This record gives sequence, C-alpha cells and structure tokens, in this order.
Amino acid sequence: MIVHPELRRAARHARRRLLTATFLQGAVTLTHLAQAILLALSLAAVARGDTRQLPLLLAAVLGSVAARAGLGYVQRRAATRAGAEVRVRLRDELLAHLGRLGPAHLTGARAGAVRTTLVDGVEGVDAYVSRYLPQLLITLAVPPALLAVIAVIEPVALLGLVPALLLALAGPRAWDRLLAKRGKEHWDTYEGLGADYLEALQGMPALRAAGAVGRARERLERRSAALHQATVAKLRVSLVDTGLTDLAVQGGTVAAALLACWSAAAGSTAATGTYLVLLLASECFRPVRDLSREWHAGYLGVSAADGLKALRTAEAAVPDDGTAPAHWPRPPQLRFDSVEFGYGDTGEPALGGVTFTAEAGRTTAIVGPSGAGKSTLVALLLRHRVPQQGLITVDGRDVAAYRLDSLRQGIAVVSQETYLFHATIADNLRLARPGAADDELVHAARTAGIHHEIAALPEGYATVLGERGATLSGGQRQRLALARALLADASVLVLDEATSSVDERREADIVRELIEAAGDRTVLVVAHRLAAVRHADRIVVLNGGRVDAIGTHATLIEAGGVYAELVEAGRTHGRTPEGDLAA
Ligand SMILES: Nc1ncnc2c1ncn2[C@@H]1O[C@H](COP(=O)(O)OP(=O)(O)OP(=O)(O)O)[C@@H](O)[C@H]1O
Repeated sequence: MIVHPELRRAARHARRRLLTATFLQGAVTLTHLAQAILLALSLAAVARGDTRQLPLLLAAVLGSVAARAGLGYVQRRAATRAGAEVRVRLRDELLAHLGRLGPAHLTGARAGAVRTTLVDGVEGVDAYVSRYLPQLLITLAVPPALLAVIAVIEPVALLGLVPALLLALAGPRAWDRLLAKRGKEHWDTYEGLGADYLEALQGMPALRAAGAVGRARERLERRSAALHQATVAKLRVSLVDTGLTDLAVQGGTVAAALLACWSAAAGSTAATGTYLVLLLASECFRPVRDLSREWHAGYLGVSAADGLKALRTAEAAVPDDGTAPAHWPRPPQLRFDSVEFGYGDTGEPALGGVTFTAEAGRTTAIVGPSGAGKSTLVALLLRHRVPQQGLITVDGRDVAAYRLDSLRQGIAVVSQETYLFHATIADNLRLARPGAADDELVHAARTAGIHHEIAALPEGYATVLGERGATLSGGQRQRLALARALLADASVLVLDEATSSVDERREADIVRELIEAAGDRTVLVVAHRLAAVRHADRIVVLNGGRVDAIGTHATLIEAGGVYAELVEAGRTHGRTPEGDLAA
C-alpha cells in the first residue's frame, strides 16, 4: 500500500476524472454487494421452501450483473481517460522543466535514462493512479462498512473476519520498505539498460569503426542479465506480499463461513442471516484481492517515482529570474567584461578575465586553439552557465536581466552539433519560424548554400530526413541548421563551429555569404579554421581562457603571436591557399 508523495502529486493533474473513476468503481462494488444480498435472499427462500419470490430475486441478480457490466465499461473508460490526462500533463511538465534545465543538465544525466523516465516511468504512473489508487480508496472504505453490517447480523463472524482483514491489509506493510528498495534497484537497472541501448544504437558507427560491436553486445548482455536478476528479486518480494494477502483472504473467508455455520447449527442465527454472512464475508475480501491484482500494474510507477521526482525537482544550472524581453529595436552590442568561469572543481578556470566587445551589427570572430574556451563563452552568453566573476551584457543590459526563453530566442545559434528531426526538410526549417512561407525557406537555404542540393532531391523540401538527419552528409546537416538559424530572424547570430563539417573552400564561401546575408545582425563566429573568419570585422584571439589579442586579420598577422601561429599551423597541415589565411 505504498502511496508515494510524488504519485499523489501526479494524481492531482486529473483529480476530477480520478474521483469519477473512483465513484464508478464504488458503483461496481455496490453491484457485487447487491448480487450477494440477492443471492443470500434467494438461497434462504429455497431453504425455506418458499419459491414465490425466486424468479423476481433471480431476475434482480441478472439485473445487477448487467448493471455491473455497463458500469465496469464506463469505469474503465473514465480511468483510462484520467490516466491519459495524468500522463500528458506529467510529460508536459517534465519536458518544460528539462527545457529550463538546458544542456548543462544533460552533461550530468544520460539521455537514455531520461528517456526511460519520461516514457516508461510515466506509463507506470498512469497504471498506478488510474487503477491502483481508485481501488485503494474502495478497499479502505468498503470492508469496514461491511464489517459493520455483519456485526449487526452475526457478530461472532467478526472473530474470523477482523484478524484476517488486518493481516491482509497491514501484514504486507512490513514489506513496504523492502518492496520500495527492490523496486528502486530494478528501476535503476532498467534505466541504465535503456541508456546503454540508446548509446549503443547512436554510437553504432563509432563502435563498428573501432571493431567494438562484439564488446558492446557483451556489455549489453551483462546489463540484461542484471536486469533479469533485479526483476526476479523484485518479484520475489512482491509475490510474498501477494501470497500473504491471499492467505489472509482465504483464511478469513473460511473462518467466517465456519463461524456462521456453527452459529446457525447452534440455532442462534436464522438461515437468511447465515447466507448473508457467508456471501458478504467473501465480498469483504473482494476489494483486497482486486487491490493486490492492481498492485502489480502500479508497481512500476512506484519504482519510477524517485526518478520522476529527481527529474522534476532538478535544479537548473541557471536561475530564470530575469524579466526583460529580448526584443532589441536595433541589433545589440555584446560585451564580455572581466568574465571568469570554471567548470566545478576542475582546477584551471576555462575562462580567466575575458574582456571584449562584439560591436552592434558587425561580425566578431573568436578564434583560438582547442580548449581555449570559445564554446564556453557562447554557453555563458546564452546563460546555459553563469560566470563566477564579471559581466556579460547584450544591448547594455546584463544577460541575467532577460527572460531566459526570450534571450535564447533573440540569439540564434548554430553549433557544431546540429540536430535535425525525423521530419521533412521544410518542417525542420520551420522549427525556427512555424509561419515561414516557402520562398522564405528557399531564401534561407540558398544563403546557407544548401538550396541546390535540396532542390535536386526527388521530393525537394518535402523529403523526410532520417533520424538526426542521418540521410544527409555532415556538411549538409550543418548547412541545413544554418538555414534554420537564418530563418529564426534573430538580431544576434552565433555560429559556433557551425561550418566545421563543410570543406574549407566551401566554409569560407558560406561564412562570407552568411556575413553578407546577416545584414545588420550582430554576428559572433566561433571557428577553428581561420579561413572562415578572415572577413570578420574584428577577431578576438583566445588562448588558455584569456584574450591573447584583438584585431583584424591583417593586424593580427602583422603582430605575430597566437593568431599568426595558428595560421602557420594551418599552412603546415597542408591547407589550400584559399582555405587558409595566406594573405
Ligand atoms: N562540461 C564541461 N565540464 C568540464 N570541463 C569542460 C566542460 N566543457 C568544457 N570544459 C573544459 O573547458 C575548457 C574550455 O573548453 P571549450 O569547449 O570552451 O573550448 P573550445 O575553445 O571551444 O575548444 P574546441 O575548439 O576544441 O571546441 C577546456 O579545458 C575543456 O576541457
């Protein structure tokens, strides 16, 4: 009888519907009681040899059976609807919260585990609230009421019924903690297996390339075996629980029957009373039996409850307490002022005292060797993380002052890792602007250098992409993501290694065209390959989390330093003059 606070909370999402389902369940129970009473009266009439009322009584029994069938149908529908409402509302709530948590959360949590909680965990909650909870309420109400009725008819029968009911309801409570523990162990193993499978499927090309498919399969087999063991351990405890309930139910019914017969034989109860006690004693245990059955359906919800709570209450890395909308009348200036940031206790800060300005309506490039802190800067600008020191402003206002969703809508980002959905190309583009007209899609795709390839497909913009854009090359995926960001029509455009999968000559062309197409937007280009940024109005060179130099391509080459070294390194790696920075 575990009532986890998280599941109680989930039930509030469909309180009305659940109450309706519970009342209907009560009505179904009443038909059982009516049937028991009518049968007792029929048997007593037969025992007396008075059969005049018998046809009427038996017709009423049939009537109660028919009513139960109808009510049962309506009850199941109501419970299913209540469960569906809880599922939908809970998933909405969790997804919205995940959105607020941002990417920082997913660096600590495994995507497969989050998926398992969102899909299977929520399904378990549905079964728990729509089937187990209504039955629990009926079980708490009906047996005590019947005991009161039996106490009036044949008090001695209570000697068998009360201890058996107490044993059936309270006995398994001794197992609750163990049940919860086994359930949690099972859930953790299940979540882990889900995460491993997702990772193995997504990483299949890498596993194949490394010849590690066999090892990955063995690991999954071990995980599956662990899940099997956890399931058996959970079932063992759960079946002891059910077994104890069954023992109490059977024992109580037999004891009540024996006591009622003994009382009838002693002549202290009339035949009607004896039959009533016999049949009502069985009805006393019906809700307990049904509850035990529903328990197995709802156990998954109980097991998942802790995981759901952890996801729902996970604290965002960044508080969303800004109120200003990010609607800038003109493209805004971005400024980083003495910004310092470190990831946890990893020692060296990723950024140490970074100061520079990205002028309004201009293109500013951030370059530097791997690990210099370029992506960290972008994460701070979008408030996926908060700097430990310093200030980042957009249009003169601290980024913390903006509403998070508004800030992220105002800054369109194309990053190294693009995400395309299993949908048409047009739908993928319209994610940025649902109302965009077809020619706007074409314009954005043209600017991102992907239009001709889309137009060459048999279905054109209606082509359905494979999951994560699997049917496209890396470069095509990036250019499609670029087109999507252009469509967003945000005043700030951030290209974070956005063209790294495109060949160098094309990268330089795309970035040049993009800068032209960006018009008066403020553009921040983060790039590894310097060919992409030679046309930027200003280049900020980062090295080891600090600003090494700021200037234009020509002045930085002249000054020597890290920028010139990067250019030289590009040359010695055999890049073409067009793709490199040969002046
Ligand atoms: N989520 C993280 N947790 C801990 N450390 C991190 C995390 N992300 C980045 N770092 C560290 O912060 C430093 C800066 O990383 P960042 O990704 O910003 O560099 P970058 O210049 O963008 O590199 P690249 O060009 O290779 O993408 C690196 O030392 C990196 O190891």
